[in-house]
Amino acid sequence: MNIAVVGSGYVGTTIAACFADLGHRVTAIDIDEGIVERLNRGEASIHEPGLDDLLEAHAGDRLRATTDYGAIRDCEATFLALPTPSREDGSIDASIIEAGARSVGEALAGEEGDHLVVVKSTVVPSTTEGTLIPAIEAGAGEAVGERIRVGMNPEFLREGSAVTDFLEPDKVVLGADDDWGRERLFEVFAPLIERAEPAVVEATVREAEMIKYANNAFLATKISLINELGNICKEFGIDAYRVADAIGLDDRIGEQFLRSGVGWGGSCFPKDVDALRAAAREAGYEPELLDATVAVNDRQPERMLALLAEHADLPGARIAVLGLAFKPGTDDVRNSRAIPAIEGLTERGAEVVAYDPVAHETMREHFPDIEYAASAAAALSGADGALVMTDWDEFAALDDEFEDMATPVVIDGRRVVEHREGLVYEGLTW
Ligand SMILES: NC(=O)c1ccc[n+]([C@@H]2O[C@H](COP(=O)([O-])OP(=O)(O)OC[C@H]3O[C@@H](n4cnc5c(N)ncnc54)[C@H](O)[C@@H]3O)[C@@H](O)[C@H]2O)c1
Ligand SMILES: O=c1ccn([C@@H]2O[C@H](COP(=O)(O)OP(=O)(O)O[C@H]3O[C@H](CO)[C@@H](O)[C@H](O)[C@H]3O)[C@@H](O)[C@H]2O)c(=O)[nH]1
Repeated sequence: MNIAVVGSGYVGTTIAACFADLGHRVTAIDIDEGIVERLNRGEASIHEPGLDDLLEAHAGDRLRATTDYGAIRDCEATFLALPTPSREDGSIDASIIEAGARSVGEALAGEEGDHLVVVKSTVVPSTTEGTLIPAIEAGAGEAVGERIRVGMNPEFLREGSAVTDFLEPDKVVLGADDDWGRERLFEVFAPLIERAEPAVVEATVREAEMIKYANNAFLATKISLINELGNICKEFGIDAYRVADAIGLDDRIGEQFLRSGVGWGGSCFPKDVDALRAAAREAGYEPELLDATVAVNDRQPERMLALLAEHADLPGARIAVLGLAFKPGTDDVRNSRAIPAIEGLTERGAEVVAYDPVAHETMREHFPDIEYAASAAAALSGADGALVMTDWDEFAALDDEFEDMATPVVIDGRRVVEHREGLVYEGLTW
């Protein structure tokens, strides 16, 4: 099939490259000329394992990029993979995807062939119906439902494993409100369904929108729950990881996403939980459990600082912050738990020396004035204490480096450092 993908960020680039790999002819559309030029040279603007190989294989052949929405006219389906950020109050800001939907409509105006527009972005229930369909209609000058149809296909990929998550998914959710739309979505996903045999969920558009939020809200709440249980374990001198291993054996609970510690960050969980809470409130429902999910998450960095303060006099102390990315394998620091931790340290008058294998440049935008060390060893050298914020493998290999600390105190927010002789070691939940 000929498919257009609008937006060439994390999701758009990944799905465009993967659709090409599945045998479709793909046109990637972005307003950023630099991104488009790089894609046409076979280079990604994001770092994801496996993506470069796919681009090298397909760019200039089955995958082309352009800034021209007119390319949609040669396609049978268009995926909208545009940002849906949070407003100040946490609610979803749909203005970018609304503008994109209108541009798609304009590109299809006056055409004769039929076309499926698929919402790939994460949007709160009823956004497709209430905002995006009217935007397409305004652009196209005709009603959706005859020649132009709309579907919703939420994305569950994770940063750092985006390509394999997309090509080997647990499930594919195909949201459509009519048979024609559903059939065309099946056509797009047929090669993937054949190759990876995921569960296929047929849903309405609204259900599909909600499934994405339910998925993320459930996972974020699962982590907050294990963090709350972990905080209680700590009070009783119990190792929360041993408890998590035991409860994870119950199939109804499952072993994944039970790593307790300093909590969840990133570009999705915080934004999506906030958007769902705001949408629920607007609809007249008080989402108390989701409020608590966020409150527990917000408290964890503070708990680390309180533990550190039990062992170090923070004003004037030199504190190493190991790990800045919101999780290992990425330089993304959006909503990283390291941000409130660094803020808390500087508020208390501590001097921060930070280290991350890849995220210095991205964190410099938040904290231009703190010191960035060239290695974990350099950060630890002379430090009065250390906070471990990201579970990078290289932190597990640290050993003699702790001996160069002025005071060997480590507060581990990710259970990555091994407790050893001579080290004052505190795990957040163990
Ligand atoms: N990042 C993830 O891991 C992930 C996973 C699942 C779902 N999502 C959802 O997918 C959506 C996209 O997220 P993302 O992380 O890929 O965003 P992103 O910010 O990485 O990329 C968005 C791209 O859209 C382009 N763009 C902006 N306005 C445009 C316009 N009018 N026309 C064409 N291009 C335009 C930007 O230049 C950018 O390249 C969001 O709703 C997000 O919540 C993200
Ligand atoms: O047991 C765990 C698992 C994760 N985390 C933290 O949770 C956050 C999110 O991690 P992860 O889910 O691996 O990363 P994302 O790339 O943000 O992916 C999430 O958000 C995406 C965007 O919506 C979804 O598509 C994915 O399915 C969903 O996992 C990170 O800060 C992790 O450190 C924990 O604290 N404990």
